[in-house]
Amino acid sequence: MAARAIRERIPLVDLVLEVRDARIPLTSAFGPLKHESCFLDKHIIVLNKVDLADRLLTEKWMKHFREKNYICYGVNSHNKDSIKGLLTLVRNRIRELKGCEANYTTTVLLTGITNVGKSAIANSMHQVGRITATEKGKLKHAIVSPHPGETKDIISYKIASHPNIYILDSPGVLYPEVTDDDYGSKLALTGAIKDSLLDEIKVAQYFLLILSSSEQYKFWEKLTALVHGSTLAESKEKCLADSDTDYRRRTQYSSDHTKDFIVRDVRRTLFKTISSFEGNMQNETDVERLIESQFTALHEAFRLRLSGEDSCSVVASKLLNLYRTGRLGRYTLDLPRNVQ
Ligand SMILES: Nc1nc2c(ncn2[C@@H]2O[C@H](COP(=O)(O)OP(=O)(O)OP(=O)(O)O)[C@@H](O)[C@H]2O)c(=O)[nH]1
Repeated sequence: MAARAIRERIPLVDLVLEVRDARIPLTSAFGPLKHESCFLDKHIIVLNKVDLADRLLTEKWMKHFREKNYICYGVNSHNKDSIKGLLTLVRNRIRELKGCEANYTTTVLLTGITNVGKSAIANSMHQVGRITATEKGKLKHAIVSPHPGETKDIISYKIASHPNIYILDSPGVLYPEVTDDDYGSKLALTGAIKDSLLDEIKVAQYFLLILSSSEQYKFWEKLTALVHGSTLAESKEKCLADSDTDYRRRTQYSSDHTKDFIVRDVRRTLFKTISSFEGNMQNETDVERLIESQFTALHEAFRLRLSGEDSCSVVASKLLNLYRTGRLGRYTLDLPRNVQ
């Protein structure tokens, strides 16, 4: 139903903002727009959650889309300046497309797969873009949630006055179109599929595989040095700085209560297990052994008293939560072709 309603809206609106997750710019493509070249003019690809993706790879992806004649913009919907930039782009594009007609009311459709941050963008644009004093206090709020599928209807929000621009937030729809072997794992890890439909242990194992093959864990070496080498004063100072960053991040995610010292222990544990690994990362059995040892060590880092399968599920769920809230580094899971 929602899919049909969205498809029918596309020809009627002035602009379409296709929101994708910057960590998976290909995997999160929105099915109905993939082969729609006739809407190219009014189609803007918005790579959201750039704060969770690798900076350099995001730039490469933007270049890739621009070379294909798409207008592409990277955004962090929690950042006001980033949203202001998106608003300016939308206004300018409307002016380019409509000329003097741009003085009339314009509609912009926000569309995309589940959990890419459409409602968060709608809220931020609505807040940043509302202008007149009389409109203050009349703010609407789209439901933003870490769980996919929360938006159920197409709802409009005013994002500019004189002339009026309305943005239509729409329900996320997944159109399974397998792009590579890891298609499902990438959607699962980034939160586009409901956790209740998944084996969280497998998803966490996938994350550990990505982490172990990346450079990110090397940044956590200093955490080991903190314990062994530095003075107590230095350690305290460093911990306070880390806590501050973590605190700011955590306040964006009200559902997350993981303590800062646990996050530090998790990072330290991951650094230790990967850096002391002597097996071959290309050998499946060796990698399985590494991941198993990481699960055991994380059990302690998370201070769990459970044992057996239950404890593995809890480790998996806590680990995924830390990854998804950006506290275990920035990763781009889809690689542009020239990087593959
Ligand atoms: N780190 C980070 N998180 C974001 C950003 N934008 C959205 N989120 C988070 O992503 C989750 C999903 O956001 P929503 O706005 O509910 O996503 P949606 O696309 O409307 O989801 P559906 O209802 O499934 O269509 C929430 O936990 C948001 O706080 C961002 O730019 N950076």
